[in-house]
Amino acid sequence: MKAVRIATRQSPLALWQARHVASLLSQVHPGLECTLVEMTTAGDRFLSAPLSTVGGKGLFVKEIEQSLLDGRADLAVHSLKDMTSVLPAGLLLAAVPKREDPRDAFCSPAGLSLEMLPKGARVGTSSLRRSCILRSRRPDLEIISLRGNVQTRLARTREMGLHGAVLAFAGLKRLGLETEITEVLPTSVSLPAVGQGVLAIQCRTEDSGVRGLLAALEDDTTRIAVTAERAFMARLEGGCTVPLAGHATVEGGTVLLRGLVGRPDGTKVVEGERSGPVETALAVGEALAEELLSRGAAEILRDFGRAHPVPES
Ligand SMILES: NCc1[nH]cc(CCC(=O)O)c1CC(=O)O
Repeated sequence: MKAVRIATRQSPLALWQARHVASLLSQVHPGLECTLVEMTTAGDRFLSAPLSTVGGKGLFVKEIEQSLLDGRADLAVHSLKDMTSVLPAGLLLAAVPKREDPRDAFCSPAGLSLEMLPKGARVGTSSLRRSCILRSRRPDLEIISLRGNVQTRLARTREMGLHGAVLAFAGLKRLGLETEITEVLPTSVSLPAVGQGVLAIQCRTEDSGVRGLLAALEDDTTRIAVTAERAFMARLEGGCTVPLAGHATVEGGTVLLRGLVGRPDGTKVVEGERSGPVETALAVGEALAEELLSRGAAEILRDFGRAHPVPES
């Protein structure tokens, strides 16, 4: 193959990620020509529209996936965090490059850390997971809905005079906005979303030419971690309607997965961890999901599942 068309959203972060993959591909396949096919998704339109009942994960990926199925593009770059656990027939998660820092970051215009926040402080996020985790630790905090791309959210945080906002470290770093971070939140404080910090490169299952090119970008450790995380999410489906966190690390042939399901207001959180040989990553994810379901997550899903169709971020 001499050329590939890469489908991407048009947000600054999505464009950075698509260009990054283009640059990785040209490094490992000198002479390969990469062009971007820029698209607007329902998720992008939704960001500027009033909150409606449209919703869920997949909002940012559906049109892009369709462009692959239609043959308008050869591969697509997504944030894995934005992808549903089931991919459309005919498409494949062909490669996951090495993960960027998966942690959440607190950005406070006043330079405050989470600990320093005064009682009743106003913190921006539109993620159910982040709201739940923040409220479970600090029930006094007022969570302010914050939508839009990374730069918009930072600007709104200042304009609205919020004490701070929680965003993904990976997105801030890719955009050169680390200087906005006042505190990187340890995973023990804010357990990341499934797939956070990971780029997902997707192509048609039957396209062996593109699959061959993408194989060089695959990172085995990242694949093991996301296999466990996504198996956990798949069993609990509704990662977009119920606060859900899942984060796996790999060390010396063992994968360790930590997971959390909670009520949106943080009044209940069910958490746990499981580990096993890396070959059993899928089973580790499923087993942790079963355990959390039996310890109270089933009730949370029953009470809140699909009732609050807000995209996770
Ligand atoms: N939901 C939007 C989104 N999807 C992926 C990232 C960050 C990059 C990543 O996790 O790889 C973000 C921004 C954020 O949550 O602050």
